[in-house]
Amino acid sequence: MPACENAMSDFVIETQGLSKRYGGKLALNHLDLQIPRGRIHAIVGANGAGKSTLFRILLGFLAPTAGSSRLLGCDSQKLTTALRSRIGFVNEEHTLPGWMTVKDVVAMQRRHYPRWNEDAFKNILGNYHVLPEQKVGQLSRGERAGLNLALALAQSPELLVLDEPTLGLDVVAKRAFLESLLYSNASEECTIIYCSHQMEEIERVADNLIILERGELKNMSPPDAFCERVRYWIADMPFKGPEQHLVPGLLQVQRIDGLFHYVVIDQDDDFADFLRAHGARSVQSMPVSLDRAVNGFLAKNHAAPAAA
Ligand SMILES: Nc1ncnc2c1ncn2[C@@H]1O[C@H](COP(=O)(O)OP(=O)(O)OP(=O)(O)O)[C@@H](O)[C@H]1O
Repeated sequence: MPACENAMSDFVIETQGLSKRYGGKLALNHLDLQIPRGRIHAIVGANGAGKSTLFRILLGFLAPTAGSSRLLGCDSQKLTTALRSRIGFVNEEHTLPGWMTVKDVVAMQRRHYPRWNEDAFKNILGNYHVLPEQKVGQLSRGERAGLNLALALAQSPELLVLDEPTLGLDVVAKRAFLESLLYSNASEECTIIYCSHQMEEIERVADNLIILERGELKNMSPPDAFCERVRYWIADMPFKGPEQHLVPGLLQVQRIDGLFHYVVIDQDDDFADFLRAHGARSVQSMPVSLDRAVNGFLAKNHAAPAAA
């Protein structure tokens, strides 16, 4: 099959039965993932869920054990330099040559990328007090993050991958980064993949929430729709609550001041009847934040060993 038979694919990322085994460890398990063009897609997962492995395979740096993957319609194992130049990448390390001045880095990038957009660059960098003659190594972490975002967006990428871009930034720098991204209209011009463990960021920026768990796809929906699947229940039960394995959809349970606090997924109002049947004198239910919903979901299997 030609490497780019489907270069105008509706999907920026497409995997079919993608698996990666490292010795006895299965990092990706028959992953079928289709990410449509446009908007901001968050990818979340606990440590070791397989996110880095997925990106290494997608970018052609690692071969899968089984299955296939395509990036911007092209076979990941056959990506050309021209295709890679259509992808922007910002990660937590903000790896730019520290000894170069900002203006020299910008000149280098301007020469390298034929679709360089000076306005996009200035729009983002204008949010930061960065001087052209400053050395990159002298910039603060937040300024370096802003410069990296400006450089990535100025190359007019079709796909922009942001991998924990705000890790290590303080609250002010984080907010500046997110606002630069949101006000840039980047999500109208390219597809953004946002990998982060910070749910408040995802809640703010993401249109689509993709959850990976042990190399498998567990959710693909708007963040609000995922929140609606999860509910918080408080039950006043004078005796021992039901055995945990009997509680339907259980993500988390805690006993605080004699009250049972449950976080459950995919349960309707019948859950109240279940609690009453186990002796609850009163029950109360409330919605949860994205942070609680996702972290409850990811923590559910945390202690169990990974399947090989
Ligand atoms: N080179 C390797 N050799 C052996 N095992 C590996 C290798 N790289 C990754 N793994 C294992 O594969 C699994 C997935 O790792 P991966 O780095 O893809 O996860 P991740 O979701 O990116 O994690 P994190 O959020 O911690 O960066 C982990 O269990 C990890 O230990």
